[in-house]
Amino acid sequence: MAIPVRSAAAPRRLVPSIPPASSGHVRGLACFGTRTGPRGARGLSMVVADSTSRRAKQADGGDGVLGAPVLGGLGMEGLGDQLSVVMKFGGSSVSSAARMAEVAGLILTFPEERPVVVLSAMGKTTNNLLLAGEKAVGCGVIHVSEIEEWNMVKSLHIKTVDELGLPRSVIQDMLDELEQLLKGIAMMKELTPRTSDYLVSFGECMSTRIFSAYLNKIRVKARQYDAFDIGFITTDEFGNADILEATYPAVAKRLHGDWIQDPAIPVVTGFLGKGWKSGAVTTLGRGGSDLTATTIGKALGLREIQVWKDVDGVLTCDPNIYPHAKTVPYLTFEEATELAYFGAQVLHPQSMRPAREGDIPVRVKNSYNPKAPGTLITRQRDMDKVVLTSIVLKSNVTMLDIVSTRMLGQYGFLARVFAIFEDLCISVDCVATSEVSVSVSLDPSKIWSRELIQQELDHVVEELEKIAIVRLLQQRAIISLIGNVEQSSLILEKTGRVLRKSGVNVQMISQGASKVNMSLIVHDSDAKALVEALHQAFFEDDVLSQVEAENLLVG
Ligand SMILES: Nc1ncnc2c1ncn2[C@@H]1O[C@H](COP(=O)(O)OP(=O)(O)O)[C@@H](O)[C@H]1O
Ligand SMILES: N[C@@H](CC(=O)OP(=O)(O)O)C(=O)O
Repeated sequence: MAIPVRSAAAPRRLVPSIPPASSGHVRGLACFGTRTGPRGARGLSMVVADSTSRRAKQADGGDGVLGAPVLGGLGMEGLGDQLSVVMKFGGSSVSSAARMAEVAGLILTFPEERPVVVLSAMGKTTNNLLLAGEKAVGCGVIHVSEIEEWNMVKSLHIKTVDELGLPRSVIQDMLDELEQLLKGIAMMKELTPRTSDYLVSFGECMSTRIFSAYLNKIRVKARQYDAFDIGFITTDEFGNADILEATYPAVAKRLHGDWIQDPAIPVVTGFLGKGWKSGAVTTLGRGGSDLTATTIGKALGLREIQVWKDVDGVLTCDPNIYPHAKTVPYLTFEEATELAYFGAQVLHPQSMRPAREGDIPVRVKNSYNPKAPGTLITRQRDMDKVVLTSIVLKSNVTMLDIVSTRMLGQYGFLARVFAIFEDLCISVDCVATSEVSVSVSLDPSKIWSRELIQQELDHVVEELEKIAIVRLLQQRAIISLIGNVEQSSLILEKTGRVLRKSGVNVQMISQGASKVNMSLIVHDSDAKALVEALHQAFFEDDVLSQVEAENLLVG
């Protein structure tokens, strides 16, 4: 059954209404937060076929464009115009044929825009590919075809092309290659980070091929690109690669050059890059398509970067934790970065960097509810009435209390402690220090959301015990309060009241160096209820009137 595209609504232009800017000065507190660099991927690489050039000429008959030249829809008028926005759609936005058709319809509601489209893998494809890979390691070659997650990936993609009325050839070669790869993993009984990245890359490679083919089918001229073929150059840190500077001119040259020569909507794989030393496919960390979008935005100097999700924007907390979360209409890049770093799944932690450097507004929108205004993220915003912006909860955190055995002075002690974390590539979230002790929380969001494994913990404790007495505290949670530190007294006072009322014992408090966040570490079992109580106090009671009352008093 072919799904008809929704009829295009009247054209709307997405003009950001940026509130007047004000400088947000911040004051320091006693404690501070920091992080070490991201943890390096480990393990030996399994050699697999070089993937970086293998896919370019499929799905569209060779030159990247399916079907006849466009006759209608986007691309009819003014094709010579410059590319204007990035529109990134996450996995939840393109989880089925119906959703792909909806998204195509949504793009058509902005006929005045010249978008670069960035797509994630369909639905839960990345997770399913990872699980399939893990199962392949232990199941034996002859059982690969029975792996449930692999069958889910295969049937979802076949069903999607069928329902969109596309030929199966759009993805058939990729599905064949994927099965071969899983068999290779089964044969080797090994899934290295490098192979794992290669494996998951098929998700984005397939979703973009399908979407681009569908746009062409409905006569909207589109061209598919694999990010690793158009200049996304990264570090070789598989699973968590970082974009290198060379990416910007390379991507700009390729996308802009093709657009000038033969305009067609670029449909680019999110999440993927090419390691500068290895030449292999890399991934940018979970949720990395947001970073692909902002990188393209900066590379091409576009007017706006839109990230389309399944929520009405960035919310005052994770709606899965507390359903009464509200949309935050405006954020600064700094606030958004902090929120993402402290675990709000809605944005990739690195994604604000290119947008901030290029000073390009980022708009977070809901593809299921396009009329909702969403969240606009810019360099500055009016902070006058802002107390708290958002509450972020990170569960299952491990904490270490490290007390010096006084073999070293304070300076040497801290240096040694952090050298041990660096040597073991352990990422630290929050830190609180006194002269002879330091408490740290360790980052639980490891590669592919794997928890910090016991063996690694034992190792770090063993090393630290050479210079200190160490107490390991598990099942802790970090509650980060992202807000206006101009209002830190009010935040502290209100938080204190909530804590007293709820009887929750806080084990550590840490203030971020950027001073837009404060983190509380509590026991996991207390965390959810505390988030709810804090949300009620900050977002459901009349906090603003308190700010105004206090300003009046001060005035
Ligand atoms: N503060 C928050 N605001 C909005 N969404 C949040 C927040 N914290 C966590 N989330 C979760 O993030 C999800 C959206 O992010 P993500 O799954 O990465 O979207 P996509 O895959 O569409 O890019 C939401 O469905 C929500 O469950
Ligand atoms: N597909 C990748 C990359 C990504 O950005 O996904 P999403 O936009 O659905 O969070 C992941 O699941 O991590």
